Amino acid sequence: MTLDDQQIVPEDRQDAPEPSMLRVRNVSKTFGETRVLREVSLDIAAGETRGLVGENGSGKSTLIKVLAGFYQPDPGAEISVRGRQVAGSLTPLGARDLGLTFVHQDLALVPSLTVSDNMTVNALAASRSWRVSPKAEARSTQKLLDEYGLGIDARAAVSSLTQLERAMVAIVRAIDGMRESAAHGQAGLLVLDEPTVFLPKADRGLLFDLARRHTSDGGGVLFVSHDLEECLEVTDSITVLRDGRLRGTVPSKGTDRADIIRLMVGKELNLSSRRPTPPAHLPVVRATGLNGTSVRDVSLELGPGEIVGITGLLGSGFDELPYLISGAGQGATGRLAVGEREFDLASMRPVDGIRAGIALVPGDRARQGSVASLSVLDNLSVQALPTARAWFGIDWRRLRTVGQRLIATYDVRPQKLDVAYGTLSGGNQQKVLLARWMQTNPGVILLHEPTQGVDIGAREQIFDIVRAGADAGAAVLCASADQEQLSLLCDRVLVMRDGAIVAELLGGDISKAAIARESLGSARQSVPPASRRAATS
Ligand SMILES: Nc1ncnc2c1ncn2[C@@H]1O[C@H](COP(=O)(O)OP(=O)(O)OP(=O)(O)O)[C@@H](O)[C@H]1O
Repeated sequence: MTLDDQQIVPEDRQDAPEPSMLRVRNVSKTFGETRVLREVSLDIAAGETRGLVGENGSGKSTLIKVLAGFYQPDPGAEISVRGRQVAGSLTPLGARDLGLTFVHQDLALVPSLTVSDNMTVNALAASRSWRVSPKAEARSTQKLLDEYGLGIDARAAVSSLTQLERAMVAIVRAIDGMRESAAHGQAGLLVLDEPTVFLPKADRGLLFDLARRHTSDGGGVLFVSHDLEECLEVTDSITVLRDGRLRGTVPSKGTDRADIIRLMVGKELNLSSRRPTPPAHLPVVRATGLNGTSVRDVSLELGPGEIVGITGLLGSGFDELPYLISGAGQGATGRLAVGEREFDLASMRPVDGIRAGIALVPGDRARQGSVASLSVLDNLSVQALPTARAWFGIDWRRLRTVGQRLIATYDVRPQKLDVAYGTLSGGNQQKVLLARWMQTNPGVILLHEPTQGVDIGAREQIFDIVRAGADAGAAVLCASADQEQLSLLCDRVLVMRDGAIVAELLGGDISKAAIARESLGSARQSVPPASRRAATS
């Protein structure tokens, strides 16, 4: 079914019942000379779960930061929560007092503190009392966790929890922060800013159960996501931003992914299908007896032109492999052959990997892949510096010319070399990282969650970049928990459990369902060290 234009409701013309949970009118935001939000107006009703989607850089995070009081909107904006209008400038504390609570991607938990300390830290900061009883706090936190049936120990350190448990703690903390107002029939708006992005899909349902309890208490939820299927599944309606403008709000029921994409991108988007499997050749990478923190005695081979996915549940070790093979794995052991070069992982350094033609694009791009405060040009040029030496020093003119070409080829938005890398949206940061590495024509490309937090159009562009690298002869290893991504991108998918490779899917056998089945499947024998595909070459 396609979306009838009449179903798209421009928010400022919407007849929202007054007072709505959240009422936003005419919110614009300008950074320097760039206007990134333009006259956004929207209403969210009590009891409603609203999705917020848009391409990378469309302004979602900026809107959320305005609501959180981190950014002041341009003059002329009006924001009210349950009929209470923000007087003057909204501040983070003011936002909380109004009933706006946020759970961001990083969850904002302190890993070294206990669950109970994390749960109460905000309340303590706001409290005027000087008396704190850790025991009493732990008891009430435990009661709360038990009420939600989470099975988490309030005295456990957050660092000992799984990613899912941490996300649940962050959401329960947010809901609990609004409890007092909820008791007076004034439950607030819970803003979920992609807190599910690091979680396997199977686990995410539990988080949405928590959010649903909040809406059934009369609260509202605003859910920011790039996962359109999930968004359609868990929301009542979806608001679409494009180029900082609100393009409309559609009911989730009766709308499909293609409708949303059309609103997001402004045109039809041809979604890719898998490319033909490349012919088998001698492997570029041969890893034997790899051991790391979770990985135990893993061996694998990667052929030239081959895109291999590696996946599994959290803790299975799949996400450690790119780092082990790049020489960046701590305490790693095993042997690695890259073309003619051989390495003992115990003594291999990342620089050895770079010299052997290995490119690692890490998952945590904020901390491992880049320097946020440096410019896009600086971040792009790190790998090219050795080749840009001239008799007078670094040839920055040449680097600028190359950089300009790269941001145009990789469609980095905005196409400006001098802006701080940290101000780019998530998907554009990822494109800069890929551009940086691809300019070195690597023989081996190691990727960890290459499209996390990336919109559907940019995802296609990143797939094309990776495919072009493979077509040029590189061996690609893509570690990801995103089963759809693996099924679209990979020629071969290896599935890990308990630190070992337990299954291999090839060509037409690769599907989301098959990957899920193998990831969850009961304990089975490891597949032989060298892959079937490489073994036949
Ligand atoms: N502090 C800032 N200074 C200058 N420009 C900024 C700043 N913050 C954001 N921008 C720009 O505003 C635009 C919107 O960015 P925003 O982060 O809101 O997009 P987004 O929709 O959240 O993207 P993503 O899905 O990638 O997270 C981008 O072009 C970004 O480069």
